Amino acid sequence: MGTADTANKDLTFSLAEKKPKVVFVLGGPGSGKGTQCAKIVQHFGYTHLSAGDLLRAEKNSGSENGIMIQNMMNEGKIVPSEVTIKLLQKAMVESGKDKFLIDGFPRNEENRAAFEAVTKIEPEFVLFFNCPEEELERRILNRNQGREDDNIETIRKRFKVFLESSLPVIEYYKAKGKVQEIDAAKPVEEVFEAVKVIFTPKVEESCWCRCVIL
Ligand SMILES: Nc1ncnc2c1ncn2[C@@H]1O[C@H](COP(=O)(O)OP(=O)(O)OP(=O)(O)O)[C@@H](O)[C@H]1O
Ligand SMILES: Nc1ccn([C@@H]2O[C@H](COP(=O)(O)O)[C@@H](O)[C@H]2O)c(=O)n1
Ligand SMILES: [Mg+2]
Repeated sequence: MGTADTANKDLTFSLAEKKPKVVFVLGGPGSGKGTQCAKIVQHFGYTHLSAGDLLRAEKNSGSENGIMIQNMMNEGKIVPSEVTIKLLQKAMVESGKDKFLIDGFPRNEENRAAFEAVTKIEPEFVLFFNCPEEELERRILNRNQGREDDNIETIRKRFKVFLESSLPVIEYYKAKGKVQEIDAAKPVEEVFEAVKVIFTPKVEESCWCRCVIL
């Protein structure tokens, strides 16, 4: 067996041992996934892993997959799962943490099925930031973070991929009762109010009743 295979097995084994909690954070490009994840990290102690950020870092590291990742991103296409899952596994293990927001993943059925098969991790739930396309386009064109894919031609391609490949994944999790949908067209703080409700631990009903009676 090659050393790369052994390293992947080690990653998978380390993760399986930890049984981490995972929340998938999905939504169209520019829906505010990164913005809201930063706030969730501050308030609820999760570790944020953005699949897009990990792929950008891998591309910039001069790795053998760099050119392929760059080409896929410029076309708004989804990088093969094998590459993205390895980056996610490595980041999870190296963080030493056990509660993760995985932002922008799974982006298609291949991502979803491969992650489940390799890691055996089932998400606690899926946070879906729903926002109309005109607003998404406005936000991305104003983002100014120097992202090469934030140009109108690539943005349109990313929207198409979202509708054709990513929405079916959200539907898959909806059918399993795992989707927490949020109106992401509102201002940042209003969106976060809705997010907080989802992450704030619920007080057991029986406990609440006892407290009221006492
Ligand atoms: N609720 C909001 N109202 C207005 N602007 C917002 C809101 N949330 C985020 N933004 C802004 O919109 C832009 C996109 O937000 P962000 O980068 O968080 O989106 P994203 O979902 O991570 O996008 P991508 O999928 O392209 O990485 C940023 O400039 C951000 O400041
Ligand atoms: N699971 C994923 C996530 C992202 N990509 C590629 O990265 C681009 C940017 O992603 P953001 O979440 O930062 O917007 C995206 O358009 C894809 O090209 C991917 O391949 N797989
Ligand atoms: Mg983002």
